[in-house]
Amino acid sequence: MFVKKLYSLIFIKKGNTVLLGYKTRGLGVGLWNGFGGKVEPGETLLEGASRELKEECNLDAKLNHIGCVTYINNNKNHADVVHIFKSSSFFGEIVESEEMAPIRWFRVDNMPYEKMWPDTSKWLPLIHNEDYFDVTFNVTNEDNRCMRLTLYNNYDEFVKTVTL
Ligand SMILES: Nc1[nH]c(=O)nc2c1ncn2[C@H]1C[C@H](O)[C@@H](COP(=O)(O)OP(=O)(O)OP(=O)(O)O)O1
Repeated sequence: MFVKKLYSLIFIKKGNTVLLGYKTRGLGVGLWNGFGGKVEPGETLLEGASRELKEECNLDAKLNHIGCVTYINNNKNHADVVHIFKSSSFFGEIVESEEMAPIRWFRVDNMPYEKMWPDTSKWLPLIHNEDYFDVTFNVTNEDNRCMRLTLYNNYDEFVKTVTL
């Protein structure tokens, strides 16, 4: 059986900066990333994303679902599916959490790609466009090969495809 594990990943934008946290534990420990985590049973993607954002940096935000990054591992019959959200409309005070500290604004032209997941630089720039994106990596042989990148200019088409 092929198992899919769903995650959310949220990027908060302000002017020409993006908010990132330094992951202190678990998957991606020691790397900078947006906020997010596993979507829990009974939660929608948006509910999961909003919950993780609040838990990890204390912000509430109007989130836009703009991308989907899939990591396929054929050896394990497994795929991690990471749904990407962005927002420029957020509320509250940023508070570091046990899982994300420190939290910092990074300039768009100075993202810490060398201290992020190796695949991130291939798709993160797309969050600054108006298109929606669907990227698939084959991680079966640990080489993170990008198999496919599809851009959509229509939200309904994008969301239908990535939530199948
Ligand atoms: N290759 C990759 N590139 C990337 O940029 N982000 C990735 C990634 N693989 C996973 N992620 C993201 C998805 C998600 O936001 C985060 C991992 O989430 P976690 O495992 O920390 O989930 P939880 O916060 O639910 O964990 P716990 O609370 O520790 O159970 O890392």
